[in-house]
Amino acid sequence: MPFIDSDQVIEQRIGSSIRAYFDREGEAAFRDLEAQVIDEVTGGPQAVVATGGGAVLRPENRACLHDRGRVVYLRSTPEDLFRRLRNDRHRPLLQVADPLVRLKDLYTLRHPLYAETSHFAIDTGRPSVATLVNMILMQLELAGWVSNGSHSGQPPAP
Ligand SMILES: Nc1ncnc2c1ncn2[C@@H]1O[C@H](COP(=O)(O)OP(=O)(O)O)[C@@H](O)[C@H]1O
Ligand SMILES: O=C(O)C1=C[C@@H](OP(=O)(O)O)[C@@H](O)[C@H](O)C1
Repeated sequence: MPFIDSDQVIEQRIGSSIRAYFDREGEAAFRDLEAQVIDEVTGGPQAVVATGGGAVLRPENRACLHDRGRVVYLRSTPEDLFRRLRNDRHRPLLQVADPLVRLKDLYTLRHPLYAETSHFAIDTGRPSVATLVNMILMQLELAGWVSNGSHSGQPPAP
């Protein structure tokens, strides 16, 4: 199944980085474009879609994601995100004097929106990425959304 990173689609469309676009056009213009792309990718052929973290802010985006797909909330604490992103220069909302405070504020605002939009949540704190992938696949299987054994991580049997 194809994988789509909706922020990459946006960057291809604007021909620059999202950070530069934020600086040039402002956040509202970015959110308009983001909504357009989320509508397109959730209305197109079946795919695994990764959105930007702010995709849940608009109610129409939440509806597209929830009603057209199966949404997994990869939950992280502000502290974990701070550890992972302390040297990041690409995320416009984190280019502030105190990114941890910003991350805490974003978490408070967005956690309920992620919970509302998602069909299930996975805590991403300790497990390895490979373990997280298996946990997600198990949840999808339990819900009957993928068939058992279709993802063993091994090549298909001859
Ligand atoms: N489960 C995880 N455990 C450890 N590091 C992680 C995990 N998930 C993401 N990261 C790291 O955090 C950073 C941001 O991850 P990324 O996938 O780019 O986030 P997003 O696309 O959601 O903004 C990357 O350096 C990535 O390697
Ligand atoms: O949280 C946000 O509002 C944003 C997160 C970014 O994506 P990531 O979640 O991949 O950082 C990107 O969409 C944009 O910078 C806005």
